[in-house]
Formats: sequence, structure tokens, C-alpha cells
Amino acid sequence: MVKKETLPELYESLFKPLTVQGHGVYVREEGSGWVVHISQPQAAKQILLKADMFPKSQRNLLKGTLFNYFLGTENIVTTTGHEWKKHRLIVNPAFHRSSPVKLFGELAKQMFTLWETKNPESTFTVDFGNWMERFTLDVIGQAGFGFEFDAMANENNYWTQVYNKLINDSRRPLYLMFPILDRHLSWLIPSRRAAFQNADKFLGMLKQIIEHKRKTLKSIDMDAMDECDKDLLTLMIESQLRGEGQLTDTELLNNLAIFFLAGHDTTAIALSSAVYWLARHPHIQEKARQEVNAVLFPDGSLPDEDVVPTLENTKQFIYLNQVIKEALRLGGPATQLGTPREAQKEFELAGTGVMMPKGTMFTVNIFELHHNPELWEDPYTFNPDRFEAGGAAEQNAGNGLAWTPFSNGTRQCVGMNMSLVEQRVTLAMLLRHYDISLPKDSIHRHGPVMKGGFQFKQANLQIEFKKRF
Ligand code: HEM
Repeated sequence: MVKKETLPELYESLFKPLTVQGHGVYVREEGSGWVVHISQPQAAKQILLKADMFPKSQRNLLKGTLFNYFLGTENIVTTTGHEWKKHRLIVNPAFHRSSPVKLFGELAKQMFTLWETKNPESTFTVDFGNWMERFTLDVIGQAGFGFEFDAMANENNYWTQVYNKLINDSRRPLYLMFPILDRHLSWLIPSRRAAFQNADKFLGMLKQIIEHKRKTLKSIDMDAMDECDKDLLTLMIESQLRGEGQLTDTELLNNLAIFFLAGHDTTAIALSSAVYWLARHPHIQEKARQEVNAVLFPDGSLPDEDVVPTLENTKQFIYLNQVIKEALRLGGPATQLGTPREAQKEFELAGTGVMMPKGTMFTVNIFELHHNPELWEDPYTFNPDRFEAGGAAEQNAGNGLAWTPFSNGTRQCVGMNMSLVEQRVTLAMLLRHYDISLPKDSIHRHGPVMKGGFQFKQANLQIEFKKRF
């Protein structure tokens, strides 16, 4: 990505020729070998819904890297078969029982206060991408294990810096492309030695929290605590104490690390995408705002104060949910599966009639599926009506998986509901409090411009907010 091209321009030149000429299937070299990319709904459904036939590939290319050091190998993402089921058995109920709606709302309020203290005028501009990273870090710290990063109030505090350094160091392209550097030579490179020591600090802090929680939870009445106020670590340990399964401290640690990596940037990117598209479409923004007001204040009163939606309210935000889905279609954080799937025997790839040999590696190319012109008319246009009852999304669904930002099947994202509720609460509160627009000099005026490198993030996303109260 040398030139600052918009996403549609990049897609047209780089990927569309492959997707369209290949009828939604083509192969690409990905370091681990050739991987079949799928952007066609029948084949996507076949690969994702038959998890036993297409398990995650166990070729661990990142073995020995800082990235792997942080996440470990005993977690819900890297394991398969019985091992994976053991993790999902504990992790799934924790996510289902946790709905920290109040936490999302209180943190949104805190963010508005911080903005307005720094910007006393009625209209101001913020680096929204950066704020979403800080907001979602505060959320995952508290919702994950009851830890206050305070990244919004003070971006330079100790643990926020340790965490940000760890994430940046573990994603450095050079070390991901040449894992041998971390595996065998990190002791020779002072900056890399420091990066591993920094990871030890963060992991050490997580270990202490796990030990502390194990001890305290044995001695308190868990039923006396409100379910919504419990963090994920508490809920996982509780499941074990109730005899619902067992994870060692290392397994708990590795899963907490995964929740950070999988749950922090992803929701930040999703929220940034939704706010960006709302900024570009004032009439859609107004329609979503009116729905939020009608749900929260059915008597027509519109108080000039922030009100945190309840979980029940968030289920009634039908149009806002369409906005979120459309923003995930256009700019969802997962552009393809994190780990390729490996065919366990020879089979016919659905919708193509082509036989694929045992051992073939596949990925569902979520980005291309979501921009495939054969599935989505005018694919770059933001149009939440695609997701209304009877709309294009519903019609596509009869034909396979055309919209799948969280993957699907048994290995669907376990944090999906948490992320969707977080997005609904945050967007509803933003819409009530502010009119949202793009600054005149925004680099994104004609389409989203992405950062280079491995992350699918909008570059320098400045957003203008005008107070409504
Ligand atoms: C917009 C937000 C999010 C998106 C688009 C997203 C997307 C995805 C996708 C595509 C996968 C499948 C990866 C694969 O199979 O290779 C996945 C898995 C997963 N996600 Fe998310 N995710 C989001 C938020 C979260 C959050 C908030 C958490 C936790 C705090 C989370 C935790 C996980 C975990 C643990 C898995 C592995 C599940 C398993 O293999 O059983 N995600 N996510």
C-alpha cells in the first residue's frame, strides 16, 4: 500500500479480478503454502459449518515469536478437537452470562466528559480511531478481569504503555514474516530482548490477578454478586467451582491474553467504521438517532442528559443494528479467518463442482465475500436497508454465507454478542449527545483510506462532533 488509495480503489485493482474471474475461489501463497481463498457463499458455508471435516490447521508458523509467547498455545483459539471443547465449555457460558451494559455506558459517559473538558467549544474534532482504542482497552480490562487501565483518562499510564508496547512489538511485520528472528536471535537484538521482558511484566500481572481471584472467590458468596457486574475471569473461575469444567492457571492466562488480542482492536475498528459511515450519511444518522430516542423515551420526553440503554433497549434498536451490520460488511476488522482450515479428506467444493485433495488449506475471505458484486449490488455504498426484513442480506442467506464478520459454525466468535451490545450502547449514546460529521479536510471524504501493514484500520480517522446538549 504505497499510495494513499481508498479501499474501493485498492479492491478494484488488487482483489476483484481474482474473485470475479475465479468465480469466488482462487489460490494465494501465504507463507505457510498455498491457501484457497473463498469469496463465494456456498463454499464458505461448507467450510465453516463442517468444522470436523475442516479443522483449523495446526501448522504453527509463529512458534517462538513474541506474538506466540504472549498468547501461549493452551487457549480457545489455537486448540482443536477435545482440547478446544474443554476451553469453549468454560469460556462460552462466561460470555453468555456477562452483559456489562452499565460498564459500557459509564465508560462512554466518561469519554464524553474528557472530550468536553479538553474542548469547551460546542463543536470539536477528535482522533476517533485513537479514542476507540483507548475506550475498548478500558472495556476489556474491566469486563475481562476487573482491571482499570484508565487508558482514556491517561494514555501514558504505566500499564497502558506496557500493553501498547506489547501489542505493537508482537505485531511488527519483520518478526511475523521472519519468525526465525524471534525464535533464535532475539537474545542478540536489544530491542527484542526488551520486548520479551515487557511481555513478562504484563503476563506476570495477569498471573497475579488470576491467583488473587482464585483465592478470594473461594471465600465469598458468589450468588450474592450481581451477574452483570462479574468480569469474565470471575465467571470462568465460578464455572469451575460449580464443577462445569476445569482450566489450569496457564490455560486461564492464555485465554485472557486471547480476549485482549481478539476483543480490543476488533471492536474499536467496528465502532470506527460505524461512526465513519454515519458521519458521511447525515440522513441515516438522523434516522438512527430518532429510533434511539423513540426506544429510550417512548413518552416523547427528550432529556438533555446521557442515559445508558438497558440490555432490553439494545434489542429494540432495529435500525441501529442494521447500521452496525452494514458497517461490519464494509469495514469489519476480520478480513479473513485467523487460521486456515485443512481438509481431512478429498471432497467436492460446494458451488464449483471442483474436487479438492486431502490436506488442501482454505480460508474464507470475509472482505471479498462482503464486497462481491454478485452478492451485494453497488458493494461500496453504505446502505443499512440491505439488512431489513426481506432485504439483500436475507435473500443471500438462503444461498450460503454472504455476511459473516464473526465467522460461523461452532467456531464462531465467542465475543460476538458482547461486541454487538458494546457497539449498540456506545453508538446510541453518541447519537443522542452529538451530531457527527467528517472534517472538511478529512482524507476519508471519498472513501475509507486504510493504514498499511497487517492491521485493517482506517488511517488518521478524525471525526467532528457538535454537542446536542
Ligand atoms: C467486531 C468485533 C469482532 C469481530 C469482527 C470478531 C471476529 C472474529 C472472527 C472472524 C473469528 C473466527 C476466527 C477463526 O476462526 O479463524 C473470531 C473468533 C474469536 N473471537 Fe472474535 N471478533 C470480535 C470481537 C471479539 C471480542 C470482543 C472477543 C472477546 C473479548 C472475541 C473473542 C474471540 C475468540 C475467543 C474467538 C475464538 C473462538 C473459537 O475458536 O472457539 N472476539 N472472532
